[in-house]
Amino acid sequence: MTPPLVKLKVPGTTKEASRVRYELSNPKLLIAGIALTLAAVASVEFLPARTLELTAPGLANGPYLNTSDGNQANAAVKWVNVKDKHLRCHYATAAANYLGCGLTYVLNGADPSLGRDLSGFDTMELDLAYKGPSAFVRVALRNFDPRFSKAEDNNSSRFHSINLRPRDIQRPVELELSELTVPEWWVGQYNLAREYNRPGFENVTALSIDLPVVQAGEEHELQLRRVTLKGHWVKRDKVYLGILCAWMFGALLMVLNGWAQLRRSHLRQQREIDALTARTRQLRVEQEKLRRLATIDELTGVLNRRGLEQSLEDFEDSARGMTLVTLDIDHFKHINDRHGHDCGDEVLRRVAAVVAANLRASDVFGRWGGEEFLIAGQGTRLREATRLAQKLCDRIEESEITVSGHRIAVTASFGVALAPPGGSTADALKRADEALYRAKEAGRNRVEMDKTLEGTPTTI
Ligand SMILES: Nc1nc2c(ncn2[C@@H]2O[C@H](COP(=O)(O)OP(=O)(O)OP(=O)(O)O)[C@@H](O)[C@H]2O)c(=O)[nH]1
Repeated sequence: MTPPLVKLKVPGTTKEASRVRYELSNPKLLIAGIALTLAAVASVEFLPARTLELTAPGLANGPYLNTSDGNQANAAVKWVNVKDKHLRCHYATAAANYLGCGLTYVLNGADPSLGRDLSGFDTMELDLAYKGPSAFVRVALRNFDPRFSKAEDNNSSRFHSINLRPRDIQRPVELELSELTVPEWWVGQYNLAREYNRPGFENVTALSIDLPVVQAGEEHELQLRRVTLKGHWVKRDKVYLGILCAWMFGALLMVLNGWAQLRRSHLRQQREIDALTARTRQLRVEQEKLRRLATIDELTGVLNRRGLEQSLEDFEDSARGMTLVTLDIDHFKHINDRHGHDCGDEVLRRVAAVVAANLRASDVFGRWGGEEFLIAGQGTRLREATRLAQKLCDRIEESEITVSGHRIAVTASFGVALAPPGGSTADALKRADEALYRAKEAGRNRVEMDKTLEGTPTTI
């Protein structure tokens, strides 16, 4: 039975393979990614800024006056208007070695070590007013760092400051928080490891606006109208890092997905190739079977007429010519009639087996039709051909063919002819047949040569 045809796909042209290629180079995905990236970058600009009014009630305690004489009742530093955060500073005498004045907001509550995290802000907008001879107004933030700051020592909270000239603050000014630096006097005072002296605003406990160096007799007026911190809800660098991570993650996903699809496609194609290979193998086996069926006689297992004709064609091409021996079982009809057709078949098989067993490997042997067989040998050695025919004649006669318990006497007649190189095989076959006919005529169970060879010594 012919096996069912399997549906075969040609590797490399399957839909899967083209889909993998499409997804790996899908421009829509790329365009969507770029659009999302641009949207994310733009959103950083358009997101509402984060602001913090540092002196807002409830957020900070104060303002408190800064004075060098430790006595706020002496009126050297006093409020012009506390609500407006407006102070006046006038030391009549040098009340201390160092004179300064200003105001402070305290950002921690009951716990002095707990300040406010201002690290998310980028800028500080200051609206100050100053009148007086001071060369600068100092803006400072203190940051409590538990690694070295002590609650009992306010000064141990790291100091960050910037000195602003009076003309710089004539109108509201916006500072980068990074402009505030840790001054040398603070670094020198605490003598800490270098990494502790870096600016940091994670835990800010106080804001002060002051005039750090004033002289006795001078008149100063300082007002803090507003101090606002500004920043972004999402830090720009974090957005960019997020975008980069998203792209890398997306690329990784695409690569993994593409790899998985390629692998699936590869496995599918491998299965298709395996099926194709198995099918090809199966077809070869079937082809061989068909070839055998086409050239082999089913009953005897030797070549059939078609197989013989093909072999004779090969011999015809040979420059050596060939010998032809025809063989016909004697009185085969009688065997059939007497013992039955099946018995006749068995006799055909046995005779074929006897002949095949006595041939050279180079000889070609087959059933020409009915009870007639043909043997072809390369070369035109007449002596060998007649000796072979005689030997086969004897072997068949000697063979004890017993079928279903009946011993059947079987003999055969032989005709021998030569087909010289370049000669006609059909003619040689005809002459072999004529010789066979004469063997039958002469009483059967014998070998006759082609008449044209009469007189030719069988020793050649
Ligand atoms: N059992 C069997 N018989 C076959 C087969 N092919 C041909 N025959 C029979 O072989 C017989 C050949 O008979 P004939 O041509 O008269 O020849 P014969 O009886 O051998 O007589 P001679 O050749 O003159 O000796 C016929 O009866 C065919 O039916 C076959 O494949 N099997």
